Amino acid sequence: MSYVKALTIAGSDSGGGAGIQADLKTFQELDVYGTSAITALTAQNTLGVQGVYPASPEALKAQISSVMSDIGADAVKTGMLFDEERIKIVADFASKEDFPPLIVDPVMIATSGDQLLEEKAEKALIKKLFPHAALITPNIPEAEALTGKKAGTLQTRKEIMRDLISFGAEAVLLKGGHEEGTDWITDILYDGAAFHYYHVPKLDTPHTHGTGCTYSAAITAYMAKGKALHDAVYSSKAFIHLALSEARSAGEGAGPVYHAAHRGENRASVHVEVEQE
Ligand SMILES: Nc1ncnc2c1ncn2[C@@H]1O[C@H](COP(=O)(O)OP(=O)(O)OP(=O)(O)O)[C@@H](O)[C@H]1O
Ligand SMILES: Cc1ncc(COP(=O)(O)O)c(N)n1
Repeated sequence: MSYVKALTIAGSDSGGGAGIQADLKTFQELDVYGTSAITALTAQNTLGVQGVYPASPEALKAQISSVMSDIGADAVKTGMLFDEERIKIVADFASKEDFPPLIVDPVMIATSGDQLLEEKAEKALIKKLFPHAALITPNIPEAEALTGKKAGTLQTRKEIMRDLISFGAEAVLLKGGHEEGTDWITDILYDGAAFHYYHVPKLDTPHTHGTGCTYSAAITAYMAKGKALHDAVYSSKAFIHLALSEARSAGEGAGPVYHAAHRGENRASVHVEVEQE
């Protein structure tokens, strides 16, 4: 018998709430064997990012080679990629025919406001990596930066998602966590054929560190286990909502989500609607 396996290619968060650490915790919680390739070390805590120390291109290549040539992966995710050179390295691996399904979380700016991807690398993300992705998972500011459009209304959100798909990814999940002035939060999944809406009540918590990383890691884990994209997103939405609803403080700033929340009795309820294109 062998493990179900997932690889994360991302930055390390010394504070343990986001990046590689959030991804590996999530994989473990969902009973998936996690491996990692570190793109950059960050000196980070709940208050912000105090330093970024990129891994050398050789070190990044070697980590991915070591994992893929022996252990392999049933699904792969990317998080903080830092710059164009590192994006190209990942894209070279992802372009191989037998590369597993790839989930790209286009991490650009941390909750704390710190820059995790050089601005000039956004084009490389679009051109080199998106064409290999089974799913990309931008939040609203990232989707706006990538398309140059404002996501003010539902119509403009749909337009943005169509634009993002046209860059070559099979599907896009637009996360609504940054929505202001609403009691409900809606994430929208678009696969070129239909829009799937996932509605949840907005949680009033300052402890949102690592939500995006944990969510995309959960999707990766469920896809590694063989779930279809829509099921993987639905299960992951329930996982992140519960983890966020039980998030606690760990330091002076935005605390991390509680990855183990699903072990308890509580369950999240997610309301789903589907609209054909
Ligand atoms: N206050 C909230 N209440 C309910 N769900 C939330 C809240 N904030 C974020 N989420 C959910 O958390 C997930 C991550 O969304 P978000 O838009 O915050 O992504 P992100 O900005 O990439 O995350 P991060 O904060 O890690 O950078 C989404 O499913 C989103 O709907
Ligand atoms: C290494 C790393 N990767 C990703 C994030 C984004 O997570 P968040 O927006 O929750 O800070 C982060 N802060 N650090």
